[in-house]
Amino acid sequence: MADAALIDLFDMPLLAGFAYRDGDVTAEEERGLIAHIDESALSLFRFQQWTGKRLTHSYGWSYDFANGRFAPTEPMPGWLEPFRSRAAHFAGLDPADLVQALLIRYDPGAGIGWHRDRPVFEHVIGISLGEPAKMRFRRRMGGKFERTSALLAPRSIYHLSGEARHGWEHSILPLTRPRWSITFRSLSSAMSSAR
Ligand SMILES: O=C(O)CCC(=O)C(=O)O
Ligand SMILES: [Fe+2]
Repeated sequence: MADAALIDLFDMPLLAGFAYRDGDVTAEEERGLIAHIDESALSLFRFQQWTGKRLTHSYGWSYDFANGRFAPTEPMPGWLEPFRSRAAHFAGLDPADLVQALLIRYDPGAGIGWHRDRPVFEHVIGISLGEPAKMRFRRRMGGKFERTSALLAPRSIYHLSGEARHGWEHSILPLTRPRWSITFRSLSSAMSSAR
């Protein structure tokens, strides 16, 4: 079932804009993708003053430290193309709209703190590899946080759009075994029309 991870007792999806599907990538494809990610020029994620423990590499668009802006960068390699198409198909988008791919390796002890993805991007479609992870979501409701979460099984795919993308923050706690992810993003309409 599409939103299995987020179905409550009444079979209602708990988070609008979160779509999930298990088993989209085979075990053999997973091994290949992990090998490709490990061979990529991964570097410690850095944004302004902040350094995370996860290792990342961007294709298509990336943050330029020289001018503090997002700008086109190295094109996506061929090995990513079939997965970009699959991600686009899952989200009902055109593969060409997914202009950015972010590779991440989370070694044991690395996670990702509470955030919303940068507003230059719109759709976010992720492929989860390696250790299963819980993606946590929260949004401020009055004085406290409303929370929910989704289990990301290895070889699954998820799509954040609408409320899940814009109204909620998400995070992933550090794990004890490695996890890899590939996230594809489209540009926001403001960014696309400014080009
Ligand atoms: O590893 C993931 O699946 C999520 C990564 C994430 O939230 C991000 O790069 O903005
Ligand atoms: Fe994110």
